[in-house]
Amino acid sequence: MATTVLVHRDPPTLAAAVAARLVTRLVDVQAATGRASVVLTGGSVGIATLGALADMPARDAIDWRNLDIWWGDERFLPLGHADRNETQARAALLDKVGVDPARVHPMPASDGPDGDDPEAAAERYAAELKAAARPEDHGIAPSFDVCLLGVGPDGHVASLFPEKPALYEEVRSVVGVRGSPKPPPTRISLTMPTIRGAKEVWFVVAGEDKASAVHLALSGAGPMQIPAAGASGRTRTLWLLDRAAASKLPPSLARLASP
Ligand SMILES: O=C(O)[C@H](O)[C@@H](O)[C@H](O)[C@H](O)COP(=O)(O)O
Repeated sequence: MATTVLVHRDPPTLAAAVAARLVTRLVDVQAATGRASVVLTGGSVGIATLGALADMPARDAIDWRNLDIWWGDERFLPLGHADRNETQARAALLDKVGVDPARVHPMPASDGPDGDDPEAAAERYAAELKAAARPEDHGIAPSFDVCLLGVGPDGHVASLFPEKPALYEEVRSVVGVRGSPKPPPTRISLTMPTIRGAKEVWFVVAGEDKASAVHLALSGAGPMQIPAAGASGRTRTLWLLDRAAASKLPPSLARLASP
């Protein structure tokens, strides 16, 4: 599995570069297989990437009706709540392109059929993932073509936080998370086995406050200390950074992608 680190000048340049790279990847996969799947991430960089994609004429090269859209995690809030990753993704991009509603797979809301039980909601999403898995996948979930992941200052990805139980889950594909250090406290998250089943994992990271976590993740820290260190794609892992997030990396590790 190849790991590549690319550094972009600033957050807007990073978001535009990730969006352009995502168009290329999804178009290539759709040309080869007629379909594609992507896991979206919450957080400012993840949503900025979707916004940049919405603004690109090249977005229409993606066959949106043959794209399965999943989430890496979700804030367990009522449907339509402004803080839900789904709400923000729809506003930034999904409501602006011709997706097939049946292939947009938001994580359950806290006012859905499972009520305010995040574990029941997680089981529902796990069943949806399993139903979508094909024989060539690794069994519990589709092998996503691209899994986007933001990274927190503590190295968390999705809603998998250092030293929290969800990080240690190796059997279930999706878990409920309570007591999240990042608000809101209750969430739903893919687990590491599901993330690692993706063909490609792309970390999209901006800001000085992430520089230590990025450096630790890329210099051998364990996943329990830095959850991002435990996430990788089956064929490729990309670290897509801005200069601030890359500021503690040795020059040998970080190739400047844009001046
Ligand atoms: O629901 C969430 O909050 C995200 O999924 C979370 O994992 C996020 O990606 C990181 O915290 C980075 O967030 P920023 O990009 O805003 O720093």
